[in-house]
Amino acid sequence: MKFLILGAGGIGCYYGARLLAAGHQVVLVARGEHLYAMQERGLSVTHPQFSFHGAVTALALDEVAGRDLAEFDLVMVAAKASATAPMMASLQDWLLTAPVPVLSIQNGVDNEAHIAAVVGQQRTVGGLAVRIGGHILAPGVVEATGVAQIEMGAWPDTERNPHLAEALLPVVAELVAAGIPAAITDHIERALWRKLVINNGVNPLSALTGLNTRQLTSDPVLGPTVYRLMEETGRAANAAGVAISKDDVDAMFKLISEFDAIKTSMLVDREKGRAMEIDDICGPVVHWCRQSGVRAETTELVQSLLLFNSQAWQGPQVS
Ligand SMILES: NC(=O)C1=CN([C@@H]2O[C@H](COP(=O)(O)OP(=O)(O)OC[C@H]3O[C@@H](n4cnc5c(N)ncnc54)[C@H](OP(=O)(O)O)[C@@H]3O)[C@@H](O)[C@H]2O)C=CC1
Ligand SMILES: CC(C)(CO)C(=O)C(=O)O
Repeated sequence: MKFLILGAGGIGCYYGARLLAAGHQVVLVARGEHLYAMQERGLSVTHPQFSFHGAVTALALDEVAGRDLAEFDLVMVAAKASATAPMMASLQDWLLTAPVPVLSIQNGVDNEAHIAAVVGQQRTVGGLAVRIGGHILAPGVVEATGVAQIEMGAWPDTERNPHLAEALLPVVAELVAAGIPAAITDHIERALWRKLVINNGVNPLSALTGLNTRQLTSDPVLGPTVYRLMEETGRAANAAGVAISKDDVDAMFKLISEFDAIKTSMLVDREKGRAMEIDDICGPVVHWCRQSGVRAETTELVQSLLLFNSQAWQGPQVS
C-alpha cells in the first residue's frame, strides 16, 4: 500500500518506519531541519522492539501537490492538532482530486471536523495513537516506546458512515501485519474523548511540573488532581453529547497509571520551547463544562497556570 503522512514527527515517523519496514511505500511530510536531515541522511527510529535506519521519501508540504493523490491508499495526519486546519486548507484543492480516506492519529477531539470540512465526512477517518510515546531526539532521529496501537473508525461513527468503515478493513489488516496493533471502532468520537480524558489528566500537569505520567499518577497530591481533571473531561464529553461514564474515567486513570513512565508530548513541546496543545486538550473541556453550567475548575486552573507559566516572566515591573 502507499501512505502519505502529513506532519511526520515523533509519532508519524514511528508509524511510517513500521510501514516502510513492512514493504509499503511511505511519503513523509515535514519541514525545517528535520525534513532536511531525512532528505540528506535518511530516518532513524529506535524502539525497544524495533529499529529502522534508512533512506526515506520526505517532502515539504508545498511539494505534496506535485504527487498523484490517487496513488495513495491513505493520508495520515500526524502533526500537532493546531496544524490540522492550516494543513487541510493549504492542500484543499489537491485533496479533492481523488477520493482517498484521510485519517487523523492526533490528540484532541476537533481534528476530524477540520478534515471533514475539506474532504467531506465520507472520507474522514477518526483515529488516535494509543500507548505510544514518540519524540524527535534530533533532526531525522526519533525514539519511541509503548505497544503503539492505532484505533480508528469512520467519522463520526460507523452507523453514519458505513461505506468508509468497510473500506478501512484492508488498511487495518496491513497495519497489523506491519507490527502496528490497529483496530476499528464503531464509535471513534467516543474513543477520542476517552483519550482526551487521559490527555487532559496528564499532559498539562506534566508540562507544568516536568514530571512523567507515572510520577504524576503516583503522587499523593497530584494523583488525585489527575483524576479530577479526568472527571471534568468526562463531564465535558457528556455535555458534548458523548457518553463517558465513571467507569471510563476509572479505566483511563488505571491505564495511564500502569503504562510506561512517559514524558508527555506537551512536556516535550514545553522543553523545546514549542507551542503546546493547550487549546486542543484543555479547550474542549473548559468549553463544554461552561456550556453545561458547571465549570471545569481544576482544568481552568491548570490551563491558566500553564499559560502564565509558559510566558517569559520578566519580574515585577518597577516604574
Ligand atoms: N508524541 C507522543 O508521544 C504522542 C503524541 N500524540 C499526538 O500525536 C500528534 C503528533 O505529536 P508528535 O508526533 O509528538 O508531534 P511532532 O511535533 O513531533 O510532529 C509533528 C511534525 O509535523 C511538522 N509540521 C507541522 N506543521 C507542518 C507543516 N505545515 N508542514 C510540514 N511539517 C509540519 C512539525 O514540524 P515543527 O517541529 O517544525 O513544528 C513536526 O515535525 C499530536 O496531536 C500529539 O498530541 C499522541 C500520542 C503520543
Ligand atoms: C499521555 C500520552 C503519552 C499517552 O499516549 C500522550 O498521548 C501524549 O504524550 O500526548
